[in-house]
Amino acid sequence: MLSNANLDKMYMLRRREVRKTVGYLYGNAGTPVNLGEQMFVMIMNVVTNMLWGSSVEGGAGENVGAEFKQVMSEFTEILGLPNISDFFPVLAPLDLQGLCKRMAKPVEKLYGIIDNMIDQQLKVEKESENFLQFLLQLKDENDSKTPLTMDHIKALLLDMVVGGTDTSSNSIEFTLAEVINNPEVMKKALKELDEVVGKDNIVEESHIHKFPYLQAIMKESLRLHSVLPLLVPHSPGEACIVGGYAIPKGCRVFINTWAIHRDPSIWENPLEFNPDRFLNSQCDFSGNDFSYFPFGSGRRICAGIAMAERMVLYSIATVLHSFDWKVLGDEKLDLSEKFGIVLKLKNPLVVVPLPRLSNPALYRLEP
Ligand code: HEM
Repeated sequence: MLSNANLDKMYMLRRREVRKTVGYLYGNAGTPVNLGEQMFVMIMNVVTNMLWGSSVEGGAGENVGAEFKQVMSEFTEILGLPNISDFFPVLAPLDLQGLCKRMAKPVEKLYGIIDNMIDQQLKVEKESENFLQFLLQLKDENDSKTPLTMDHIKALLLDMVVGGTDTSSNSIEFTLAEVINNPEVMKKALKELDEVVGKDNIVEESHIHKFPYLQAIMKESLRLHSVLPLLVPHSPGEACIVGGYAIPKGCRVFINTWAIHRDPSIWENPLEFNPDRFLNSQCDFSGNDFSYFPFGSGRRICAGIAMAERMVLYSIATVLHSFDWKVLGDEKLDLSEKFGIVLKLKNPLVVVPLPRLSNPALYRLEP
């Protein structure tokens, strides 16, 4: 599902959601919008459409997206809290901090949505092509040594929704906030967009490989604001020694990329947002360089890098190209971070869109 060939086939789906968001922002031109929330709803609809062929908003519009964002925030916040049972597993049944009890509510809500989607898919024609249909077929064929159960399918879908949505939308939110706060960076980004796309045209995903400066912006944003600051917990299958430290088999290992990406012995002026450092640099997302690996490394590296690259670049390019952004009041945006398993902006990105393209028709869903 996440290969480049499949992503190419599903471009129209991403395009539709991006154009829908542009339409929404255009409809709210001149008034403050919660841009992070809009980015979340857009990514959420792309991911859920890919997984099971329909969006979460159904007929209810943005409220469902906002509610879903809230449930997912609660889920990832509890997931990232230190749990004493991880250090003393014998205490786990006592749930001393009440984390399992608290987690039950968001899990029930998320599984409720997934159950609903599975029920709908079981009723439709088997020929339709989405990830859920593929998993349901695999479950029915049942010819593997480790059969796929409905619980596996639900867990896999939840993993993809959580892994793909909050990460991508928070990356986009941090990136846009940094660019809006840095007029020099904004100027260079707009110059690139206007040269490649022009003001009487709209951004397409096929443009993104012609945006070296926007690519550098994305890399710099993921350096300064690692959205999974401790990656996901790892656990070695064998005892090993790393950098002189003994790591026992089965222990919980967190890799602090947030600190590595701000290490002054590696990065010059590490707290400065400076995309230029990535221009003409060999740094990429492959995870082979242990001074920069926002998508992790090795066998458990992010499965969605190709999709994340497309979605983040296509979204920031479209949002910056289509609108000028006015900050409320005279002050700069507050970019303080809220730490958790997923890193977020402490205060939501609320800004005012002002159309900058030559023709209002370019803001319609299908220009
Ligand atoms: C900017 C966006 C994203 C970032 C920064 C990101 C980052 C990461 C990181 C750091 C990991 C853990 C790697 C490790 O521990 O070594 C991960 C895992 C994962 N990501 Fe992403 N991700 C993003 C978007 C996506 C998208 C769009 C999808 C799919 C729709 C996705 C699916 C996954 C999956 C399935 C895993 C688990 C892989 C495994 O354990 O085998 N991610 N991601």
